[in-house]
Order: sequence, then structure tokens, then C-alpha cells
Amino acid sequence: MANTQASVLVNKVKPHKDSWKVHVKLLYSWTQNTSYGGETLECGLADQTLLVVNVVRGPTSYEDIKPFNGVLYPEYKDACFARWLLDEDQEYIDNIVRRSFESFGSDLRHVFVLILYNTLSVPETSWEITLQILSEDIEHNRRIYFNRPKLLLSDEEKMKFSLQEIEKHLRQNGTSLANFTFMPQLPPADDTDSNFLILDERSYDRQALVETLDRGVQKMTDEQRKFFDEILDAVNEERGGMFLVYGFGGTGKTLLWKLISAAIRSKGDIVLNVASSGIASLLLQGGMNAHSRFDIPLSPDEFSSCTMASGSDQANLVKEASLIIWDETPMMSKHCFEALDRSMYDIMGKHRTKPFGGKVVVFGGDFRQVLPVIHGAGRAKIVLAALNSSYLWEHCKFFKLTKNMQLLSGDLTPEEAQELKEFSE
Ligand SMILES: Nc1ncnc2c1ncn2[C@@H]1O[C@H](COP(=O)(O)OP(=O)(O)OP(=O)(O)O)[C@@H](O)[C@H]1O
Repeated sequence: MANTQASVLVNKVKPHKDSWKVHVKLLYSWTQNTSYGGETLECGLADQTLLVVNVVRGPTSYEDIKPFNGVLYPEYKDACFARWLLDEDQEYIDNIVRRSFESFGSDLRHVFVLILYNTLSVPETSWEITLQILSEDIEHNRRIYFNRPKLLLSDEEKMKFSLQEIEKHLRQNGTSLANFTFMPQLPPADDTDSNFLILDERSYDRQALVETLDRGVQKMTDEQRKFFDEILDAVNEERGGMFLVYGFGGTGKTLLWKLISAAIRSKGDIVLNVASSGIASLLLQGGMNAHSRFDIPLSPDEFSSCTMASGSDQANLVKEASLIIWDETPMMSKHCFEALDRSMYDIMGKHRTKPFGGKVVVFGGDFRQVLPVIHGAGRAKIVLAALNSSYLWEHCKFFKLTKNMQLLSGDLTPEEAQELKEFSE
């Protein structure tokens, strides 16, 4: 019976040749510490089967190796470490940790590559344990390389760039990570890695954003919360869509932009905050004038497109963005939105049936404030130039904010509140 169970284990671990290293180590340790009829054992398949059974009694899968001394280890490799069956790897890990006090990350990665060749029993575990040390200088190096002193990298990005460095060392020695199949592999080459615009948009302090979000979500009104959830759902489900958040001054549109942006940016994704005027864009974190951000022509007509070229850094940034928030939209000519819509078809290369190439775009503003300014135009011409006269309008979903949060803040005297109420309504 025991032999049958053991052969199940051997069959399960056999598919990858490196798996044998673990099991050979199990054998080695067992034969060192325990006599087996006083004989030195050869590691033939039958013996391995027998010996694995003796180190961990009656195993039928990796799961059976995980419990040890009353602790259930998450990975069989952790259990092997706990049993001191992989103590050699621990020595190498300790060595890297010791060196980290006096060596740069680049030197440590070089050491890691040297021991990766033949010495490590379970390279991926040693990699996981030492990753933080091996990638310690990655952010600093990229800040210097890109001349971006405030660049922040996520843990995944640090890992990706560390793997790239490891790959460089390996290639210099005529091999590649692809030959170490148990190690994490390099993600496919990505031209966003060197796009400054994307790097900048991903460099927000995510912890600070999470705190902002936690505080803000608690104080949102029901209607703000409803719009917040709907817009984030559209982003998370990649449904695309065009929304208009409409509300007079003080109803909390800017707060809504801030919290939606925080929710998306705190996950390392990109939100492009733009406004129709440079002044209005100053209220938005990372805000820019829409003309500059999308290269919209200064006097667009019904045939215009944005001048950003498909494949450029700017176009790749727009493609990579999860959401576009465009504030103070009523004051802009509909041709500006239509120009972006046409360009997005080219940039996204899909969703010809959806506006903006399937990207989620949220507009905000108050149509009772300034409408497009057209020299010498009458009322009809101005109304015809506004967003609600565009072919895009039929795709638009409306959200109306009704509560003037500024009035409810309690910071105003009754006279100030009355004056503000009359002005905003
Ligand atoms: N849910 C809320 N709880 C408490 N204060 C809020 C809330 N929503 C908004 N506020 C506050 O109300 C004030 C006005 O909000 P905000 O600037 O976001 O409005 P707005 O619609 O963007 O106005 P405007 O169109 O004039 O720019 C701000 O001080 C904001 O912090």
C-alpha cells in the first residue's frame, strides 16, 4: 500500500526535472540521518519512492508534506525548509542578506545569478525571500535614468525591473530566465516601461491615496456614492461609457473626481484629469488643460481629429488610461469632444460602436454656467456648438448632483449661505 501511495507522489512531481532536486534532497537528508539496514542507498527510482515515504509517511501529494511539527506550511517548499532539508539554500539566502549591508543591489543580483546556476535547490523560494533586497536600488536607478526624482514604483514594477536586470546578467552568460522555468518569468516587452508620461501618472503615493479615499468615502452623500460606484463599475468591468455629472456650483463634483481618481490611482492604474481651461484644471490632482493633454486643434471643426500620433507616448498614455475625467465641459465646443472621439478610435483600435473607442469618459459641469464662447455668434449658434448638440450626446448617461455641500458645511453665516444659494441656483 505504501509503495502505491508513494508512486502516486513520484508521478505527481515528476513532470519537471527540477522537482527532483527537492526529492533528491529529501533522500539525501534521510540517508544521512537515518540508517537503512546499514546500507548506502543508490537513488534509483524505486529507492526514491521508498525513501520519500520514509521521510514523510504515506504521502500521496504535496499537501501531505506541508504539515510539520503542528504547523501547516503554505507551500511544500516552506515545509522542506522547516525540516532543514533545504538548509543549503538557507545558507545562500543568509549570505545575500549579509552582503546587503555592504553591497549595492546590482552586486547582489550578480551573486544571485551565480548561485542560480546549479547551487539553489528551490530558486523561486530564494528569489521570493531575497526579492526585496535584490530590488532595493531599482526605484533609485530608474529615477536617475529617467530623470524623474519623484518616480514611485509598485512592488510588481520593482520585481519586473529586477527580473530584467537578472535577465541581463544571464544573457551575458549565454543563458536566459526561460531556462529556469521555476523562476518567475519576464512579462512580454512593453513600450510603456520607458514612457515618461505613463511613469509620471503611475507615480502617485498610493498609501496617501488610500487614506484620502477612506476618509472621503465615509463623508460622501448617497447620490455621490451612487455615481462613484457606477463609474468605478464601468471602469473595473471595462464596459466603456460616457457619463455626465451635472450639478451647480458646490454640489461636490470636484470631490467626486478626487475620490474616483484616488480609487483608481491607488491600484496603480491611470486616470487622466483634464478641464476645459487651465485655471479649472488646477483644482484637479494631476490636472491639465484638455487641449494640451490630447493635442486638440485650437479651432476644431466637424472633421477634426487630435494631432497626437498613434503610437506616440501621448497616445500610449491615453490608451493605457482607465478613465478620463473632463471637468467644466459645457464651455467647450462639441468639436473638441468629437475630435477626441475620432482619435480614440484610431488609438484604441477597437470598439467602433462605442464612443471614445470603448474608454470610460466622465464629463462634468453646469450648463447654466459659461457655454462655448464664439465670436459674434447668436444664441442658436452657441447652443448648436455645445456638447448636447453633438452626435455623442445620445451615448451619454446623466447623473445629477442636487445637494449644495458648501451650504451644508456650516462654515457660513446665514447671510453668506443665502447669497451663495441664490448665486449657485
Ligand atoms: N459629501 C461631502 N461632505 C462634506 N463636504 C463636501 C461633500 N461634498 C463636497 N463637499 C465640500 O463642498 C465644497 C464644494 O464641493 P466641490 O468643490 O467639490 O463642488 P463643485 O461641484 O466642484 O463646485 P464648482 O462647480 O463650483 O467647482 C467643498 O468644500 C467640498 O469639500
